[in-house]
Amino acid sequence: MTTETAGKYLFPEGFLWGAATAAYQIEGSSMADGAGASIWDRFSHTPGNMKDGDTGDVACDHYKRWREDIQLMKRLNLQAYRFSVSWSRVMPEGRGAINPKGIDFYDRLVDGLLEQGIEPLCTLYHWDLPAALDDRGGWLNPDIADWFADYGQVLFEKFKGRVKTWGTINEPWVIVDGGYLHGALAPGHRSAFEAMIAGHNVLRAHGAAVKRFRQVGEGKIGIVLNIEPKYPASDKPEDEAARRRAEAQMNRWFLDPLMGRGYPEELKDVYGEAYREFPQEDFDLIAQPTDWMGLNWYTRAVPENAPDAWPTRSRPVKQVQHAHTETGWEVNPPALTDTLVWLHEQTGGKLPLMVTENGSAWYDPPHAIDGRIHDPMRVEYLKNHLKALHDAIGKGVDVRGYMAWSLLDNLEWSLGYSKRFGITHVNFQTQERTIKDSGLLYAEVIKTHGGVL
Ligand SMILES: N=[N+]=NCCCCNC(=O)[C@@H]1[C@H]2[C@H](O)[C@@H](O)[C@H](O)[C@@H](CO)[C@@H]12
Repeated sequence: MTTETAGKYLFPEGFLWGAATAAYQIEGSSMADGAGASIWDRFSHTPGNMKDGDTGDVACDHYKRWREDIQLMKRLNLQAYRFSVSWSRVMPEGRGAINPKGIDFYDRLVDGLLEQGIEPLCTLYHWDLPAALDDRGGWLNPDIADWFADYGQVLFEKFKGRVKTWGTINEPWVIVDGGYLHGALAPGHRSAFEAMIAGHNVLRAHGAAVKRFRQVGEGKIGIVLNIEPKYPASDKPEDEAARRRAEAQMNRWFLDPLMGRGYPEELKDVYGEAYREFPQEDFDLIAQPTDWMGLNWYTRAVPENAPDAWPTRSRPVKQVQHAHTETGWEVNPPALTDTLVWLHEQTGGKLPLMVTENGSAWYDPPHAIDGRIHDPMRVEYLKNHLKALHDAIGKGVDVRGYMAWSLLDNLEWSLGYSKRFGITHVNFQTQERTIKDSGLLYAEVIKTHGGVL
């Protein structure tokens, strides 16, 4: 904070401050106590898929250290904690029998959070599909909509009155683009034909879960989308056309059907013969009204026309004038403001939004030095993106909360432990947690409602 900005970035009363994680990225013990395997157990144990051969077998050992991690959340002044449930821990086969020890873990976690005055925000699905369902076709099998709604019902009923804010699915685009189009993520398929079908079933499953929630659940339910705004590399018509294709394939593919608009026109151009039409009843199910929408936001892209680039025929142009994180993502806080204004417009200005993930990977040492982890780049990223978020609220966008990605350094999917996003450092040799300077700042932001920015 500087004297001229003192109090300029105060956030609205009731704004919810938290941090986010995902089951496979932090829990470890993924096969313990009767749990079934997930596609990430299989994918991470398949040679060649993971940087340095890393797996989620131990991760942050959160399955055992959850009490310690709740104390960490208290020290960070968190008001909320966004976590995901491992479907195959709760239902080892993905359908049918419930694993009592699996659901008990989340029961204890939720009660532990509530005892500390931390609001649990629960994501039903954050990429770790039960392997047994993948054996039945997984997201390619239309039956998955009912399997997912049945799984959701187990949690809606178990946590009724304790979990009040539910997310159905985390980032349909990454599930499909990573898992079925490019194969970089589990289950590692590479087919535009499969991607269209999987994407449609992910959306149908979301709709089926929302419908079931209205029958048996209590509280509020929504979906979590990653949106990466696209700015044309030049004012040439072919670059604007490329921008539109990239925007359709990442930002509109799932948003438009959820908003009752069906798939964006440009998707036919992007997927060609792989593009599929689907029955109207599916789109009615998909567009079930929801209570809120989560935005996961990291960066923007500046696409140019690239006829050889599959499938969007667009390629992002690196903006060398801006800083880039360890994951190669450009740092551009004003683009977050733009995205929130755009999403507010795209959702008709009626759907409360929440930034459900925002953060950055920078190099941190493997262990603390003098009990500290100085992470100045992450401090700057956090400060400037919270200011950008505040700017969006000032423009009339209804944003209810911010969940920092991530509470802990964790398994960054196929990049393993090589990329650290945490506001808390994890020494993966000792499992020691050390709150980084960025976490210390965040605790102050929460305490002062942004006044310290
Ligand atoms: N190129 N490029 N563009 C940026 C596109 C970002 C797509 N990846 C995400 O949003 C994932 C989300 C995930 O929920 C979490 O589980 C991941 O750990 C974080 C960090 O990776 C983010």
